[in-house]
Amino acid sequence: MRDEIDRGGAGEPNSSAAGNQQEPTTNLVTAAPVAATDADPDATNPTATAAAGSSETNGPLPAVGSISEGVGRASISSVPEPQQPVHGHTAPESLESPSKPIIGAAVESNDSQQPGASEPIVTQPELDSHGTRGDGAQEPKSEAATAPGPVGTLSLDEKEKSPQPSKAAGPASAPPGATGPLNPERLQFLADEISRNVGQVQAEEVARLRTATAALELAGAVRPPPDAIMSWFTNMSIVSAVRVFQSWRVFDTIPAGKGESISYADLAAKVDAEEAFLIRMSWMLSSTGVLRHIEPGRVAHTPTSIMLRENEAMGSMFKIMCTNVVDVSAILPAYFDTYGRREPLGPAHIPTSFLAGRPELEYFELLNEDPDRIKLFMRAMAVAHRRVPTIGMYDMSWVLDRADQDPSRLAWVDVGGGNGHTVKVFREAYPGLRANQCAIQDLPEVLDEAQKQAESDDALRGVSWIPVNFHKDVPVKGALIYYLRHIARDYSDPVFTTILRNIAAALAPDSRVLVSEQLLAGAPPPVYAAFKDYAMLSLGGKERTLEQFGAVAAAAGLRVSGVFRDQATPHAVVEFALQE
Ligand SMILES: C[S@@+](CC[C@H](N)C(=O)[O-])C[C@H]1O[C@@H](n2cnc3c(N)ncnc32)[C@H](O)[C@@H]1O
Repeated sequence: MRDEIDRGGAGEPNSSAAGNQQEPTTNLVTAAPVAATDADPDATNPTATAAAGSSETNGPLPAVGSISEGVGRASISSVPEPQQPVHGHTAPESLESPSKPIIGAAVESNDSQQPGASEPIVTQPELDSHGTRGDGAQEPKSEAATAPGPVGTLSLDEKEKSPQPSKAAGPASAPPGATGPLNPERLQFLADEISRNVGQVQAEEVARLRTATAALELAGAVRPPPDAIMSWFTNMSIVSAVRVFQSWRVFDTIPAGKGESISYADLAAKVDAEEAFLIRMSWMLSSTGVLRHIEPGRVAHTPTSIMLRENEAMGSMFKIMCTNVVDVSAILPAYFDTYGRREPLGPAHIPTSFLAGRPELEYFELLNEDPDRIKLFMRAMAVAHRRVPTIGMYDMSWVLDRADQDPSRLAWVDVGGGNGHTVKVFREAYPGLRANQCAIQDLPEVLDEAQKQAESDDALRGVSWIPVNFHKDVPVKGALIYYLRHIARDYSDPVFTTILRNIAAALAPDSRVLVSEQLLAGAPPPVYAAFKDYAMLSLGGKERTLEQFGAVAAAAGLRVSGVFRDQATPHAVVEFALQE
């Protein structure tokens, strides 16, 4: 939902910007065809799994004190018709057509558009009892719909009751008790939320998730403090047991077919573990609904555990989080003793590089030193990609119109676009966005791998792959949109300011920068938002409020020209333009 619209100010074509155009410092490389093979099972809410329980477990308890961004729209990333002007965004009448771009020109190629190739690949259709469609495929879910657990979250109900926000939406627009501290009003809200939805839980995925979220938060609120403190370690113990089982390949060894299970004896033999100890280790997971214990002496997958297999996107995300949250937590006190009690500035000398004993490296330099690790990261990104909305916020109509008017101009530059998965989503949602008007910029090491993966992907055939270091330069000038999704949060204010300044130098007067990120709102923010911000600390990054984005933009010579909020999550697209 767009809060603020400011499409003015494009003014005359900026002759100095045009005059500053330079030849790209890198060659544009046109992708060869390939197939998307990211076997990413769509995330199923582990909390919901735990809360829903299993008839064959011994009363699984929900993961204690787990967290959720709130239960909202169930399939944001699958919104089929984003062209609806739901956000009130209109193409600015006053925008000048840019001068003919010499640099930033679209690459000539045959643009074979094959929308419809985006059906998510589901690797275990037999385990589709949690929110999947009848054909076993699962609608991609927003993070709100798939994130685990409760506590301090925005709920769908809040969104439904809220008037459409006209300004920065925050707790002020929410019904009483929908967010904020766990005071009596909030407890009442949670109790009402459970009552409202409990009758529908079997029938409706969203109601089920909402109820589970509210129930867990309520339980957390009434838990006696010592129990609450111990519950933190319950979650840590789940993480610990999963780590061990991942390293023993337990999740890959348990059969994944519908109705299949394995005896502990067979499992122990296959993973070379002592049977009695394996059983004991598994209690931590079957008691919390991660695995399913079956009497007498068998174990089976749940929709949660199946995602923890090697090569699954969620399994990769789990490993990344183990390093960035669990391992980093062990060295944080020493880190702050070394660098001072202040926000890490980065991009180097951040907690993750300190942990690795390579403090002089940036996070992505660290990753890129190890090809396996970068693959792990790219797989994990597929989870992040699906758990937050990509399309459906920004009204693309003016971009498509303008791109159509000048087919030689680059329309879409995805800065830090990784393996092109976001460009793919946009191209499939907006077939008018031509491949030869799209460019994906990323580090050369990342693009090497990305281009290989994209070779047979119709949606990416014909796009440009442009190696860059965005800390130093953004070489393509004068494109319509410079899109940064999940880039800002990786960096501190000074570092992100430099990135934006480099982009600002590339802008034509009517160009826009789109930053697609969570917007922090409320103090304290909802717990999932707070968690994401805390997790970014390990990279020297941070989540930001709209005001903080405005400050960074101003320092980079830009201004916030629009805000487009997702209706169900704190995710938004913040639009920047050159300062007037
Ligand atoms: C968190 S990922 C986001 C990927 C993608 N935009 C998305 O939303 O899924 C950050 C991306 O920035 C890229 N990146 C990191 N440092 C970079 C740099 N100095 N120059 C260009 N790209 C960089 C990474 O390789 C990675 O693909």
